[in-house]
Amino acid sequence: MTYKVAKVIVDVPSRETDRPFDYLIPDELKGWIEVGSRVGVPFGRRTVQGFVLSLHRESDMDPARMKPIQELLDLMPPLPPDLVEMAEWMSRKYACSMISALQVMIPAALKGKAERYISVAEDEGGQDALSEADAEAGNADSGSLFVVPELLTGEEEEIVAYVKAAGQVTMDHLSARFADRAGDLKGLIRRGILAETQMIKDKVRKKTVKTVSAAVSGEEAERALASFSGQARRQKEVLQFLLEVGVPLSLQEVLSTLRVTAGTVAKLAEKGFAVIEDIEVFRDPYRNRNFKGTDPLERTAEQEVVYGKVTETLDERSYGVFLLHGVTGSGKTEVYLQTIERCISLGRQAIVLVPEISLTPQMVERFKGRFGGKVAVMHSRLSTGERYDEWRKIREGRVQVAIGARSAVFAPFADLGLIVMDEEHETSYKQEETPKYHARDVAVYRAHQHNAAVILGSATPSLESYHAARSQADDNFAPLLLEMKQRPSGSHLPGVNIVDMREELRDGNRSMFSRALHEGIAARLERGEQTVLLLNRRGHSTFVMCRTCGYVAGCPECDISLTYHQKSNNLRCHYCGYAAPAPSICPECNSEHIRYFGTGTQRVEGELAKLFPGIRVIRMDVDTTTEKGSHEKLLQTFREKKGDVLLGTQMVAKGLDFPDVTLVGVIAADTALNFPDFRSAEKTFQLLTQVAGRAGRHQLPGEVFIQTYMPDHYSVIHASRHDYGSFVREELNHRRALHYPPYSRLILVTLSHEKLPLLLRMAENFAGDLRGKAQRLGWYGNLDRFAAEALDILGPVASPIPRIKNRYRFQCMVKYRGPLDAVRLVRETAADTLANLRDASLQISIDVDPQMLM
Ligand SMILES: Nc1ncnc2c1ncn2[C@@H]1O[C@H](COP(=O)(O)OP(=O)(O)OP(=O)(O)O)[C@@H](O)[C@H]1O
Ligand SMILES: [Zn+2]
Ligand SMILES: [Zn+2]
Repeated sequence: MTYKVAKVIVDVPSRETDRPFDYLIPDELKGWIEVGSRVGVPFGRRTVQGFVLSLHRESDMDPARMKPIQELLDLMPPLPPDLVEMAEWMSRKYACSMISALQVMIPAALKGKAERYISVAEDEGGQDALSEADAEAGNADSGSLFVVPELLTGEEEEIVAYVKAAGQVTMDHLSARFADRAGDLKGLIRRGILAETQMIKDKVRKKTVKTVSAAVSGEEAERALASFSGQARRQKEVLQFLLEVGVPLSLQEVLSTLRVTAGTVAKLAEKGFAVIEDIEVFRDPYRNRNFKGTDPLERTAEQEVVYGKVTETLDERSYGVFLLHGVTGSGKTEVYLQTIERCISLGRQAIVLVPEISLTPQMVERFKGRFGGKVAVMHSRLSTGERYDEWRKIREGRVQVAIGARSAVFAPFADLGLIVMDEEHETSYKQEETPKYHARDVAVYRAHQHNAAVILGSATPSLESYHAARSQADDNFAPLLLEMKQRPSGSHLPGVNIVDMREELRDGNRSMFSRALHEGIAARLERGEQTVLLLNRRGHSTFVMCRTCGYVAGCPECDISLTYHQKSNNLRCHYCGYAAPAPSICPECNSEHIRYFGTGTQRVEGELAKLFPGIRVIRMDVDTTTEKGSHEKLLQTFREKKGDVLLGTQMVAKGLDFPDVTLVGVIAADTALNFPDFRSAEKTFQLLTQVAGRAGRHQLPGEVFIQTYMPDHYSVIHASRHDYGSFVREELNHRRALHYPPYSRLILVTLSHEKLPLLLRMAENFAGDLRGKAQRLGWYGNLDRFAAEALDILGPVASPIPRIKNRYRFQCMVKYRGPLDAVRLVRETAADTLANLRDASLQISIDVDPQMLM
């Protein structure tokens, strides 16, 4: 079975190129090109990277017009066929291009770019140029023409001689070498005397080390050693050493052990007595760490039930999704470990997804401790090279478990048995950039492809998952609900006190600490126990405001206030990167009363220092955790009890497990409740429940204070009682009444352009067009009428951030219910809008199942 044609998705980001192109498979690559292969193909005048989508015996295209694949970039295709198939599904589901879906599945190291190489043309006389001119003139019989050798100037000859000597040089090198003779260089290429080829070059290569080993043995070696002259004493020493050791050694090691130069070893190799080779090695980010092995714990009764259900699915090789609702500290991670162990023993592989900020060394340690070298870890703090190597271990079948953040869901395992998603409610599982996928949906789809099991674990499951489990409505994704209500340690969930901050104010306490929390901290200091303080502030930012005139420093390009960064003492825009020095007088009114406002973990830190002299505070926020590894270092310091208080934003709420933490305080519980986001109650509940679970997880009993100005809000009350069920009932009622997910689905469409009037018109056109189309399909209607199928379009309205990077933004929200292919309708309408306008500057972004509404 020989395939002659490959359909290739090219790495050219435009709407016109979002379809496969046909290429011929050259004879020498037949048998090597597979579905998922990464190839370099000619595209227009360039060479671009592409992925093979499918193989065919013939094409509808005229073979004469088809170009051949130029090069194959990897021996083993980076994408197995199931991922290629999934890219097509992602493209439909999330309205993204195929290339963006394929690119997100492979490590950044494999995003190759074409490099231009120059060599002397085969026939120096400019044959190519001539025959091309002939072809244009319709003269097919150019071969018989008498070719006049081109005359070269002295300068030109020098360049040609240089290239000839080098064989092949990059264009970059050549233009730097002959920087002052760009004209000559270009002329030579234009006339076809120098030929240009393009090849794809990867950003990062496999890492290798130079090794050296003896190339002779036995009698031969005896003779070789005898043959050395007195001057070659050092070479003889090296050969003797290599013969003794008998295995390849790293060159570096040989040089330092014997104190010889690289030249000595090279001479030995030249004579044929030794070989110097590059041997591939893996960069291992955890190489200097030892992980203590751990054994499975005896399962509790609750764990047994969950374990039984999941392993049954694994043993049967059937598809199954489980929603594991387990209170904090109920032993979910232990269940993950044991089900993974079963999965591996069945010869299959497992993926563990955790939110980026929970991917701490402690987390990794638990998995490495149980599975040792079978684990690959992927997270954003690794270098591009380290990530590439971890990924290769997966692709080459060297490991059986991959643990990582969102994108680890694409780990290219051959026989996937289990996908665990810890903290499944976390919004960071949704990617905010294109492709705007949700790792939960991808996990479920992959499990379906592989007949695998999925465990979605959380103490506070997302309403979408919980509702799906309860109603068993959506047959594609109807998880089985499993619950764990007890902690194996026997410790109880901590008592939670709600502190009404309005009352504190009435009683004359103007501090940010209530009297109760103040006393609590003081008591911990006395007893040598630890405290965790959470400042609930999403999008944590500090802005600059003038107290005299009310001026707020804003970004000149975006309609948003600038964020103050203490370390660099400047103001920065989080959307476009604009930066300016922090002003000391107000640019509007020249007042000196210009101050830094906002959340300030720094302010809390300052106040703590004032109230408790000598207190050791470890502050964890965006400012203190930007450096690589800083997050871990801070936690380690706290773990070693070199800090009394761990103070921070959301980061402190997740997965931390410290035996001496007996007090948790939430400074301002309600800040998120005021956000114009229908999920704000859910997010507040989740955060409070999570952080409350940090206290008293071990022998010492815990205590929690939640300070709030909204003590009667149901999310605060239910969180204080650890009562997920009551919260969900109340929240679902609200959602149903307002037709929000899970009772509808959303598509957020954002249009942007530099010119406001034009944008406004286009946004109106888009919404009108979409409405018309929906009406003709009989979909359009108010969701209030409780029809099984309906689609409503809200807007256009200005986006919550109305301008970013000098582009104005308007949005439409599509709300729908029932099995309508609304994504396709929106995508087609967007394409029509763009095609009609023919203004490349208009951008339309489509976010399916959006998580961030601001
Ligand atoms: N079967 C068991 N017997 C004894 N101890 C157990 C058992 N299972 C778990 N534990 C212990 O209970 C504690 C909590 O377990 P684990 O971290 O797995 O819970 P979790 O639900 O993942 O916690 P969270 O998600 O709240 O961080 C750990 O110290 C763990 O070692
Ligand atoms: Zn002012
Ligand atoms: Zn900006």
